[in-house]
Amino acid sequence: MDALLEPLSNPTVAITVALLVIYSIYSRLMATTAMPAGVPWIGKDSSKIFAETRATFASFNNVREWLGEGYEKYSKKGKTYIFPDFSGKPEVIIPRSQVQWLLDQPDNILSTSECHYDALEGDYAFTHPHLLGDPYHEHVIHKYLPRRVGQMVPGMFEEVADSFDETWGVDTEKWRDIGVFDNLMVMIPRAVNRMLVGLPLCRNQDYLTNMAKFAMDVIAASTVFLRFTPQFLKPIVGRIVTIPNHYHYSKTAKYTLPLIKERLANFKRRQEDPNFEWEEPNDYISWQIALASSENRQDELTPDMISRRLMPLNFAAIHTTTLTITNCLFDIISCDPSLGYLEGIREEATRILVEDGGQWTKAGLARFHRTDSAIRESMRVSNFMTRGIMRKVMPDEGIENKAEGWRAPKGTFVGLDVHNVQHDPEIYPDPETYDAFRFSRPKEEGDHTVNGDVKDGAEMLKLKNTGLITTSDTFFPFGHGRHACPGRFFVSLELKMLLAYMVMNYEIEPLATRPPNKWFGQNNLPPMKATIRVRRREGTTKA
Ligand code: HEM
Repeated sequence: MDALLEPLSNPTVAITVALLVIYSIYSRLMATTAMPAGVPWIGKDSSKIFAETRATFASFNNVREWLGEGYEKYSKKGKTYIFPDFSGKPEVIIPRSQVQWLLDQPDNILSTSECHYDALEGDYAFTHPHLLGDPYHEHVIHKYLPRRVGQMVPGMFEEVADSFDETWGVDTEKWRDIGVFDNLMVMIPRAVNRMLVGLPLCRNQDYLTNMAKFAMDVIAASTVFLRFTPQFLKPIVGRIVTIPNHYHYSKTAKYTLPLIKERLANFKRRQEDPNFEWEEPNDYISWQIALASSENRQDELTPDMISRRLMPLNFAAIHTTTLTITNCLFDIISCDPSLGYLEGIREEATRILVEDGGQWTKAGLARFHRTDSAIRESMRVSNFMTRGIMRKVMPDEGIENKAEGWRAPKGTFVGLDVHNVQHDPEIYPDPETYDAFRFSRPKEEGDHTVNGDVKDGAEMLKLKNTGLITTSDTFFPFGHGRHACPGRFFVSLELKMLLAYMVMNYEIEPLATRPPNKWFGQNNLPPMKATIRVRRREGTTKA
């Protein structure tokens, strides 16, 4: 620390740093952002000096209250308002009635990727601006993951089962304390990387640890360091604060580069020699090579670029999934045991596995209605992202919303308060209660046959639309529209197996009260340090 501060003993350096700090504070205080004229703000008292800056800072601790106020005052009445986000970039919050208008806009008018680029400091945080500037990895995932995920089920199950056996144990006598979030941060990256890089790398702890550290580096760079750095200083500060990002990337590249080089060589050899016998692994690396080759994207066929693409994918996949399933576990085990949620999931899993001869398959998992509902309901009630379907306005002239008569300038962020939509009693009766089988109950009541032989097609479609992977204008944890998360097809299978394996193989001590979530800035985070007590069920271990 002393070494870091030593340069400040030089008066020239000290004065320069002091001037920069003063300038940063001054520019922050005087900040005003071009916003649609005539659209009301929440939390801003225009009669006060530095009104926008005060609202921006105050928003950090008032997100829940202000979103609630905005929802009642404006969103519910079909009106747009402006939310002064702590990032210093106020957001235009549209009502639910304008969601279709937003989704109908092409990407060159309202852009998802530009929004991610700004919010995640794409110039610096991912080691190369090209990664988020041209998100080819998203294109690959959209094209391949939904079609290929079914074949991955046995591999995913292997990762889930092994992770449980290793970390929750196989001792049927002793109870064990499990720190839920930390434990899931071990299980989830392993399953995700089975899909991205396959065996054996998905089990390499050094690789996984550096991947997780990289994700934390991105969060630190984008939400702390660069968020408050004036634009003109970013080229310097951006390079300095992302040194850990480059370091952790290089630690992962030590493993991924040789693997990718070998894979590229095998693809080439197969192309040149039709007799070359080689079973192409079904993972992201193969998908990118296959797609980039067919689209002649030579820039996406270098080992370096493929290896770097794994970073934003791990970033998109690991924390989102871990936060989701952490919430879900606490939601389920904090419910009154007499509601029978754990038993209900256990009965469903056991029954379907027997029907399917003990095989875990995509078709079988599609019949796990209760498990599916338990996860979806948790994503509804304990959503960690409070705003969603955020887009950036691209045209120089801004974008006009004719229905409401406002124009948002270029660069504005436009999105929806998903938290209050998902907690609206007119949409979800008793919205604050975690009702695990909220979505499966109607399916089971309307369909008494085990194999789903339902007569009324329209009714069935309505019921199907309440499955975990279905986004809608009342369920946004995976976004909605053409940029809805393509990873959800993987997540739904992975998390259903995880929950099912857990309840089939472990006893879990119920919690009398749900350890509370914490609103931190714009996120609603699950308890990170809370623990549960578990014990292996009798008769579930191999002799
Ligand atoms: C529970 C876990 C996850 C949640 C809650 C989640 C949520 C989201 C959300 C909200 C979006 C933005 C949609 C929008 O802007 O409208 C998104 C985009 C995306 N997610 Fe996920 N995600 C999860 C897991 C994953 C996984 C496992 C992957 C796999 C690699 C993944 C890959 C992506 C990609 C590539 C995009 C960008 C799609 C696009 O812009 O076209 N996600 N995700």
